[in-house]
Amino acid sequence: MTDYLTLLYPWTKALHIMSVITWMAGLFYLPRLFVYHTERSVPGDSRDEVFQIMEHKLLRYIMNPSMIATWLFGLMLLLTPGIVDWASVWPYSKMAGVLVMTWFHHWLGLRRKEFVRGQNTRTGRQHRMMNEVPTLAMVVIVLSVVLKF
Ligand code: HEM
Repeated sequence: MTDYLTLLYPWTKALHIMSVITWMAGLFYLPRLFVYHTERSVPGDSRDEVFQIMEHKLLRYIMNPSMIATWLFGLMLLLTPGIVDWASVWPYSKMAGVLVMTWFHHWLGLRRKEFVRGQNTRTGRQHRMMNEVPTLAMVVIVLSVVLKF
């Protein structure tokens, strides 16, 4: 099994990076949609309907599958012999960043359901501020995995 993982390593890493890119695109874009959804529509109008379709499709068909793929290929890399040195700090800081990102994904899912019920309570500014969460997590993750401190 570990022999296969070693053989597949470059492919696993390539697929990991591809799925990270598509997941992150959604994590950056969905909060922006929430900003305009809040500021440019009222519950029940035609724009509310369009924003709901865009948010649903982005989450369901792009973000959910790419989050699952990122985790799957990431765990395969983790299990590949000789890749992770558990005596270093970087695997733990990377995991902390990944957990924040995964939490944020689920937080966005809950906010989407509030829009569906017409019960969004947050302002556009609050959605803009939450938009910084994936940026901060990305900085921690990329520094961890590239500098390997
Ligand atoms: C979801 C859980 C994740 C796990 C279990 C995981 C695990 C790993 C592991 C073990 C490696 C191999 C490091 C190496 O080859 O030396 C790796 C590479 C990488 N990961 Fe992740 N990762 C996850 C999510 C993410 C996320 C969310 C990002 C970006 C925001 C990311 C970005 C990268 C990058 C850019 C590399 C390539 C680094 C290099 O080879 O220089 N990963 N990941």
